[in-house]
Amino acid sequence: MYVLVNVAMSADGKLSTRRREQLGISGDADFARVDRLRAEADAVVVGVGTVLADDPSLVRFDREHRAHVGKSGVPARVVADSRARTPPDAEVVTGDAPTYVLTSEAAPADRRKALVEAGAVVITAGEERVDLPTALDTLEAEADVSDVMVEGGGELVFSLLAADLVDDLTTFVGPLVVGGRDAPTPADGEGFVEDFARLHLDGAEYLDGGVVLQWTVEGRGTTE
Ligand SMILES: NC(=O)C1=CN([C@@H]2O[C@H](COP(=O)(O)OP(=O)(O)OC[C@H]3O[C@@H](n4cnc5c(N)ncnc54)[C@H](O)[C@@H]3O)[C@@H](O)[C@H]2O)C=CC1
Ligand SMILES: Nc1nc(O)c(N)c(N[C@@H]2O[C@H](COP(=O)(O)O)[C@@H](O)[C@H]2O)n1
Repeated sequence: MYVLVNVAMSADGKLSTRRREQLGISGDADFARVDRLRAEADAVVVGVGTVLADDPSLVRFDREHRAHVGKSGVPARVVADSRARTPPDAEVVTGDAPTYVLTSEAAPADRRKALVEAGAVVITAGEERVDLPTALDTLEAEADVSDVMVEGGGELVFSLLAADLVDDLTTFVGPLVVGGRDAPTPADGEGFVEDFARLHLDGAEYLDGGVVLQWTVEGRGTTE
């Protein structure tokens, strides 16, 4: 499974406000770039924290670019949601694109059932939390999803980095300061104290008054 993470953050490294309200950090050119990334992916992935905060539909993508890269159909939507908290009427469940909800054994059966009735495919992996390596393997084997673009949020991205599952990371750094010690950042979770995820900078580009940084994730290690 190829995993690309793309996030937009403020100049001080925040994904949204301390109230976890969605924030327009990208401008038109960066959203167009995101639409091209979505077009190249088999699926767009978010955590349920993002679903509950933003209620995204994840259906927009650059159709012309998708044809250009030789992909057919539409990108699927995937939600990492250990306890099946995704509301069955969430935008990410409705609409024409397929939706996969990755849950754990801890997800109540009635909530899983409600999601299936709403049209989602539920994949269960892990006991208390979604076991991401297993869930992604199942997605690849059962849904033919082998190339995903993860849009956040910080809890999910940290877990993916901790499990060494991320191949590439793209960050748009926008021209604003959000502040707040509790505002989400691109990698929240518990944080590393050693074996940090190591990156290699492949490119940088001015866009929308900010900058896009393209990183390859080299993996976790304790180089000085
Ligand atoms: N600026 C940007 O590019 C983006 C900003 N955001 C912002 O991020 C915030 C939401 O981010 P978070 O609260 O961090 O939530 P999140 O979107 O990372 O979801 C976290 C949830 O995912 C579920 N999950 C299942 N398995 C997991 C695992 N193995 N590891 C981690 N999580 C797992 C858990 O239920 C957990 O509570 C919102 O404020 C949203 O607006 C979200 C996406 C992009
Ligand atoms: N790339 C980017 N720039 C921003 O400024 C953002 N706030 C986000 N947020 C992400 O985009 C999702 C919205 O998806 P839809 O447009 O509803 O399909 C949102 O949920 C975040 O994942 N991204």
